[in-house]
Amino acid sequence: MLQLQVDQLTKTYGSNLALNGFSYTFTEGVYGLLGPNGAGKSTLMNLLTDNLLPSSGVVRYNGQPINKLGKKFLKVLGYMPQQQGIYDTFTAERFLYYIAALKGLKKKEADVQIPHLLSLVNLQAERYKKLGNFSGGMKQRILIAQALIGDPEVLILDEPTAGLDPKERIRIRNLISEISFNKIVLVATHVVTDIEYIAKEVLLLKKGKLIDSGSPYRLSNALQGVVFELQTTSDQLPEVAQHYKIGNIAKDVGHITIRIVSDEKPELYTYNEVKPTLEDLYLYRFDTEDLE
Ligand SMILES: Nc1ncnc2c1ncn2[C@@H]1O[C@H](COP(=O)(O)OP(=O)(O)OP(=O)(O)O)[C@@H](O)[C@H]1O
Repeated sequence: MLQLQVDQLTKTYGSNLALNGFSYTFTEGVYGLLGPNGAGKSTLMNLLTDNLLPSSGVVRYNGQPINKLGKKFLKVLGYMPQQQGIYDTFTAERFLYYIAALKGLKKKEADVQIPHLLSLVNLQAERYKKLGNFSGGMKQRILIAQALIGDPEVLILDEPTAGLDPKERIRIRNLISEISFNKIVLVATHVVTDIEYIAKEVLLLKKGKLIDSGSPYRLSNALQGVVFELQTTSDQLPEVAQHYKIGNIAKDVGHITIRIVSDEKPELYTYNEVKPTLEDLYLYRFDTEDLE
């Protein structure tokens, strides 16, 4: 069994604790790393991919510290960074050959893997197109393909659905699920639906600290009794917003339904208790100013 063990990992920037004593053990499967902007997701990913040095703590892969494993660890690692510095003048195929060379693959190995990866991410017809002419979704897919070169055991994906429309999001989500067999896959996101259905475990990061973790089912179930739907009118919305953390608002003729999370029952309104979701948990655990 593969094992990535993170032990008391800490990173400070001056007095800013970007990551604060993070510990977790990852095995095969998809993990969702969830937190608002600035929570420390990218910092954790950069530490795991050896792009940053920790202030303290250690990461072990199958029992060996990754800084001792050095290149051996980088060989089993696939990393999809946030979209930036993509090579606009490269064609899709050339980009993959370039990354394969950087990863130290022999040309023959690349010749076998690249057509397979292009077809996996459904870009074979676009292989001679320049990345500069790619749509957001196509760019994300080519970035996933490059992360998969060399068949990595550990795959780290930073905001894989950033800037995509709902259809593309679903496509990327299914793709992640498809490729996760026999791998440790970490997906950082602030979009709950990206990982709700595909993650075996979800980790909640807040201000550099791991504040909760578990299966989506366990995490959302723990919220039983604090999620409600209120039947009210638009005029009462400001008042409700003052007292409660609001999720969905559904407007109908003459009334609205407001989904709230609250430790106390909203006795002043007509309400139903409803089944919690991971989205509710996100709302519950993060402050309103953390949310976009
Ligand atoms: N190079 C840096 N120098 C100083 N502070 C930094 C640096 N990189 C990150 N930080 C700070 O560390 C904290 C964590 O940032 P990080 O980028 O890891 O969060 P994040 O969860 O990935 O957010 P985002 O979703 O915006 O990428 C933030 O307070 C950020 O301002």
